[in-house]
Amino acid sequence: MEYSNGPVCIKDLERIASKVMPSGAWGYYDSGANDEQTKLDNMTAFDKYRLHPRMLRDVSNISTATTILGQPVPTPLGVAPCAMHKLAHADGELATSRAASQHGGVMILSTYSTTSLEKVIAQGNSNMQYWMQLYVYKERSVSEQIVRRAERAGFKALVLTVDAPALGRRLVDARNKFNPPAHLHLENFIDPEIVNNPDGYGADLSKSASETFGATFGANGDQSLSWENGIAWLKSITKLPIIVKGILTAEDTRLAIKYGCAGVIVSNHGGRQLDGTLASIDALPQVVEAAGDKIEVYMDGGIRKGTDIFKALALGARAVFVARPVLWGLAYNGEAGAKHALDLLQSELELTMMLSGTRTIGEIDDSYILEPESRWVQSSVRRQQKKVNQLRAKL
Ligand SMILES: Cc1cc2nc3c(=O)[nH]c(=O)nc-3n(C[C@H](O)[C@H](O)[C@H](O)COP(=O)(O)O)c2cc1C
Ligand SMILES: CCCCC(=O)C(=O)O
Repeated sequence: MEYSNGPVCIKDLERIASKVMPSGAWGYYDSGANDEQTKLDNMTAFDKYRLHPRMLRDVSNISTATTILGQPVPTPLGVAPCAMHKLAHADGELATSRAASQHGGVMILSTYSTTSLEKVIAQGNSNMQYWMQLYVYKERSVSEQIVRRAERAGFKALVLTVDAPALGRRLVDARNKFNPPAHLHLENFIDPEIVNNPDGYGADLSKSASETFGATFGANGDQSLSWENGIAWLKSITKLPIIVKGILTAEDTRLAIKYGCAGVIVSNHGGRQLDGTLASIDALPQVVEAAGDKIEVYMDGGIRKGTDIFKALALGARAVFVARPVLWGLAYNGEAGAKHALDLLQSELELTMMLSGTRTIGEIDDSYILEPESRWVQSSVRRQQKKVNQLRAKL
């Protein structure tokens, strides 16, 4: 467990990124949909869950090793798929991939990456699993070719994002009239052999036909997607495990099992899609319960500290993913900055394990957490609220 020099927590990285990034790009990374209730909830919801640590255990050896999809990985902390890392730093996804490789674990690559999937996975090593994130397009052959390329390149799973039949309404982007800079390319679409109209998918963003990036996204996506015509179709064209990203209910978890998915990611897309959903950490328990031991459950959304990771694991997540913290790290200092973000979270997880008397990931269960209903937590939340009110009254 080591803390390197530099910003001392993810919040520091956020502050730095907000200062060094151009306002349009910063707005795009930061924004949630509408009132940003869900974006904010994703973070604050963790506070309701209090830890229930055990003492006097031998914590001289802490291991975060675990397995994901049956493969050993050194950590349950992974990188969530995010579009356009080159908005943060010229080295983009190559830098993120190199940073993640020094950690090991899972990196999910967005279809909307500004570096081709082949180049990104080439930075990996045996400690890494790469998963390819997909959207399904009206022109199914485009999605199918991305699947084929991901298979050939060695991606271990497909992550189908199901919470974005259209892009959420992000007011900051609307006010900024945000469009990515014209010199960026969505490189996964550059190969004209696989796409009839690559620029219509953002291969060359300077030639993007639509007025805004969001409109391009909406125009290509298959809004008629369903479990039957989406998951069953994907299963018919590939043997890679399929993970659905964007699940928030027990009902959809049962359908994911029924349709043969290997896992679900509990996620509300960082609060960027439907505003007003449950925070990811609050939706997690019902999904874990419905999943039983039939499929793996992962989560993303609002993780900013090692204790957040610990709480998600205690509530039954097999792994967690972070998006904005890695982007902020990239904006701060490219590969070293992205690594710094992951280092901070990894070190904080190890410290949390040590201070709570857990030595392995397998030991972390719900006996280490007090649920919000617990009277101990409620009284403590009430006391805090009283303090906040007193402070407010003095202002
Ligand atoms: C700038 C940005 C771009 C994103 N792009 C994608 C994407 O291309 N595909 C996807 O499935 N999710 C995308 N997401 C959602 C993330 O994968 C993830 O669900 C969410 O941001 C996690 O919350 P966090 O940012 O609080 O860690 C994006 C998120 C951000 C912030
Ligand atoms: C427009 C590309 C979609 C990226 C995305 O999923 C997001 O911005 O949240």
